Amino acid sequence: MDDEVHGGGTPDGVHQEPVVKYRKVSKSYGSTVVLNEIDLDIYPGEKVAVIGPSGSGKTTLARMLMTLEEPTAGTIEVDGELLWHQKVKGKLVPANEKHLHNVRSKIGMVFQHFHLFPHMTILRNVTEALIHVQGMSRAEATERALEMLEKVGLSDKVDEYPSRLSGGQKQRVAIARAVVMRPRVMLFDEATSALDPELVGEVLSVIKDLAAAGDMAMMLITHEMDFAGEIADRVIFTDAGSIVEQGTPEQIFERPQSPRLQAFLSRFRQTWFMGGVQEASISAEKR
Ligand SMILES: Nc1ncnc2c1ncn2[C@@H]1O[C@H](COP(=O)(O)OP(=O)(O)OP(=O)(O)O)[C@@H](O)[C@H]1O
Repeated sequence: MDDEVHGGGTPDGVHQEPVVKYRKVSKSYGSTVVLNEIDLDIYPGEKVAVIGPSGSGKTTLARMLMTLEEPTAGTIEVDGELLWHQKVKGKLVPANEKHLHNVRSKIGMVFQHFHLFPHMTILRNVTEALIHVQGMSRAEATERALEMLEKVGLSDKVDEYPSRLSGGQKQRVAIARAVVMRPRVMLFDEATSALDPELVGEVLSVIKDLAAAGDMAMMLITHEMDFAGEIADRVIFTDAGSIVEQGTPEQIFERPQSPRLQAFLSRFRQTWFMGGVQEASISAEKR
């Protein structure tokens, strides 16, 4: 982080241990440095939105927490446990599968594409991991899954197969499937980017409800600035592999400090405004 950073820290001022801790985390592909010595803490219940230009490293930051990419350097901890490493006789060694599996169970993930099991009903999509990963009885898993599917507004779809659902409904199943496991932290990686515009709202609204209800920490990679502003306790702006600035939504969107964030927001507002003008002229043409 550079000296432009402001904000961050424990949200309510009470001392708590972070549920997610990145320490000097770097990622390179060959000679290309994608992330550079990232330090980041996410506290229990905290909602952190990550924004930044395309290619700034947002997804890579999330994929390392999702255990899909290994950091080139640095450590990540979830709930006090190292993610990519484990300690053996006081020494840091690469984590074995069993250790990774244990830590992974603390992390829920929702991707741009839904990755549902096509041959299973919606209900079974949500119960499978409860039964086979958490060892729950089918009856108990079904009860918990039905409760969760009701929360995301899909009680009437439990016996359908994914192919019969809209993109927005599929994404709500994916959210239910992850949240039902009661993870310590939920990661949303551009959860609405693959959806038709008219379906984005229903998914964002489900995420907002979960955020308002839960003590679950959330990390949300998003291009939806309004959504980030509404949902996040803290917004992080990344650029060229670094956290350039972070703060409350008000600090980030209304009083951005660094020229890079100011330029990013002004580019974003221009595109948004142009989109609005185009939409207005299209509907005027239709009239
Ligand atoms: N497997 C890979 N091999 C080489 N380079 C990669 C790989 N994955 C990502 N990169 C590069 O890392 C950089 C950061 O990518 P990343 O997807 O994290 O950015 P992002 O901020 O999430 O972008 P977007 O908003 O477009 O999704 C990009 O320049 C990308 O080309």
